[in-house]
Amino acid sequence: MVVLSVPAEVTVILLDIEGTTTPIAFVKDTLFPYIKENVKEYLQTHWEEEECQQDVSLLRKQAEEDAHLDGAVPIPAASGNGVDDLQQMIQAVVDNVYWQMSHDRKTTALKQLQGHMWRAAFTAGCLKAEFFADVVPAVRKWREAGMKVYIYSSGSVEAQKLLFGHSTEGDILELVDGHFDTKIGHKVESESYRKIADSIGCSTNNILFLTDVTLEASAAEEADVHVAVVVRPGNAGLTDDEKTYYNLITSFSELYLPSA
Ligand SMILES: CSCCC(=O)C(=O)COP(=O)(O)O
Ligand SMILES: [Mg+2]
Repeated sequence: MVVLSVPAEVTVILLDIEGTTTPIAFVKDTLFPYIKENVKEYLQTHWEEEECQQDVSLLRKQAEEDAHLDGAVPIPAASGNGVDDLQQMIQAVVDNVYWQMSHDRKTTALKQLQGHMWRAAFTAGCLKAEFFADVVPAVRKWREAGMKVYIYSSGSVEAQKLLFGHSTEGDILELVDGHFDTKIGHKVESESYRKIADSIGCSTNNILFLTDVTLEASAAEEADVHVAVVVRPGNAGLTDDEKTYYNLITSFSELYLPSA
């Protein structure tokens, strides 16, 4: 087995979710189809609620920023002209969500609505999040060795907590010391990793970030964060240069902590 030694200065392990702790297939074949199948009905049922209106406002603002993009779907402001107007607006939101999802956009607006929609499904027991078999035993071991474990995913913090709180391994939320999402910044921007270190109260070089996406690894590394790229079944392939340049692991059990 390949073993990757964790540098002694590392006290925090920062984990991506999709493609790192959790199969991409679970996100693409279970979580995302749930949104597509239910978004229209969800909007019709919850439209009058404050939370839903906030989600729509955020999506409208995002649609304005996206107006220059090919195929972008605008969301008109409410004119208050009755049922037809409402149905047109709901359809515009649905079309916008479909368009964003077709490009796998990681906007805060889309991720916030998705998190709110998954809440009902997870709490009713209709959805259970999948984790790779090595994840929970390794995280327990790291914590026993004194490491802090944080999550940084494009999925909203609320969605992250749903996944960890309702998993096939049971409620494993207690294994996580804290959560970050795109509200702190995008995962491909190095400033996000500096802000995460500030928020945790450590230096960036005290953090080891595990992700499947090399653009994220590169941004983290630019901020002086240690990185390893996680290679899992179903993940996007890496170029030969990426395979040579990055530390690669195929299982969390390949990380060796001198203190453990
Ligand atoms: C944690 S919520 C479900 C996954 C999701 O919506 C997503 O965008 C995951 O992105 P990641 O940054 O974890 O690769
Ligand atoms: Mg990922």
